[in-house]
Amino acid sequence: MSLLRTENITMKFGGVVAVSNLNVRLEKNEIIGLIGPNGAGKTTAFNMISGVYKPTSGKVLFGDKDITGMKPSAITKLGVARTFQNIRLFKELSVLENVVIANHLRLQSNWISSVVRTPDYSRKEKSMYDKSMALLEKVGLADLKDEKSYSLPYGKQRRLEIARALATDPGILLLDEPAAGMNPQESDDLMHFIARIRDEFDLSILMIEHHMQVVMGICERIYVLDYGITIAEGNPYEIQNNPRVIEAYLGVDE
Ligand SMILES: Nc1ncnc2c1ncn2[C@@H]1O[C@H](COP(=O)(O)OP(=O)(O)OP(=O)(O)O)[C@@H](O)[C@H]1O
Repeated sequence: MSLLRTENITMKFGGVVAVSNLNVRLEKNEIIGLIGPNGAGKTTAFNMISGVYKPTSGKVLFGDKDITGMKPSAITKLGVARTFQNIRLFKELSVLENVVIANHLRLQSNWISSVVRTPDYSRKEKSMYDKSMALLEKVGLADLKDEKSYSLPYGKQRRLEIARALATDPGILLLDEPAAGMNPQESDDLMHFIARIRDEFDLSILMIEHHMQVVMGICERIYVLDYGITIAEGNPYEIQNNPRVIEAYLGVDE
């Protein structure tokens, strides 16, 4: 059984069919790419998988569980975390605080214990800080823990965003254009980083990405969307040599 699977998910906005009958599957420890020209429907697909949108039709399955239309927070709790195309950090907070806040999802407590700060709450909070620090060590941001997140270079902000997603203990990571705005060196570093966290955190990853060097470098399988339609699926070699893909996407200057 696939870890995550969509069955003919379709999203219509009025007369616009943003995604039509998309069938994506993600197996354990795979890194899968979702590519296509601007407006092809990639982010809409992510929004349906992560619960931001309820598909007009079709199903999203997490193992054998139907998660179609569940709330984003419930889907995150099941172990599906995502990042966004536009970086969404708490700019004025430190690097460590950004990760601690993401960790709160896993802090089981009621509001009274957090206001009164019961010993149990304080212990959980301390362990959350420790866990966040350990996470920062693993992603190579520990020495920047007290820096305000906005002061980080762009590549490190992206890495922090991924660390925030990892703080929710996901099994599946959805990355929306992680290499956006990066220079070739930063994208190369990111590629190695993604492959490393897949192994270290036992993740399965679905990523939207425009940088072909990144997609072809780390994705085992790739789906190509064009105007909401899946025009190809295959390994990097098959995708690079598919005439429909070349016409729809690779031939277009980004
Ligand atoms: N909330 C919405 N309301 C109406 N139309 C939408 C909405 N969200 C997306 N669309 C439309 O759906 C289509 C797919 O958009 P989407 O953002 O999913 O594409 P994308 O492949 O992620 O593009 P990009 O690479 O530019 O991010 C576009 O025509 C877009 O205008």
